[in-house]
Amino acid sequence: MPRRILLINGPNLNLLGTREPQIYGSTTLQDVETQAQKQADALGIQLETFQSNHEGAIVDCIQKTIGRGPSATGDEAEPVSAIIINPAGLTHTSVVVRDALLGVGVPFVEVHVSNIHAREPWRHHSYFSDRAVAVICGLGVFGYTAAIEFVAAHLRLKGEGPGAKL
Ligand SMILES: O=C1C[C@@](O)(C(=O)O)C[C@@H](O)[C@@H]1O
Repeated sequence: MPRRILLINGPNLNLLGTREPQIYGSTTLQDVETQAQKQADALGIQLETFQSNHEGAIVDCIQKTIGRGPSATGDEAEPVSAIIINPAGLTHTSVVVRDALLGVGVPFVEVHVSNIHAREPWRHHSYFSDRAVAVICGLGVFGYTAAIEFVAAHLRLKGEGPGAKL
């Protein structure tokens, strides 16, 4: 398996830094991604980042890891060992993003900047948590750092041979 991971951020996370800063803080998505790249470099792993406000675009991005999705021939797989995803509002609504993650069979870690369990009751349910390897919430943007560290440690532990898994 490649020492390559994918970091996906869902709708409105492009507004991190200015969006409800009392909940999400003042760090921008650009800052998060730059920091994540530095961290991945230091850990010797390749990191791809993706943000979209569109559910279908996120499904396409996930399917690309197995070379599927629109106009894919199957030769264009960009395999990753793990996906770190903050599905944002789609956490509470998206059967299709859940199905895409399960469909490609790539282990994933769910991250939320805020503590969704300390917020509105409808944020307490996630379509992802029961199938995630781990769920991180309420650590602010440090949650992304923790997720990358966790994933890298497990990649290291399990090696890179065939069948390597988180
Ligand atoms: O957009 C988001 C961000 C979020 O996923 C978080 O990172 O805390 C929490 C979600 O409930 C919300 O819709």
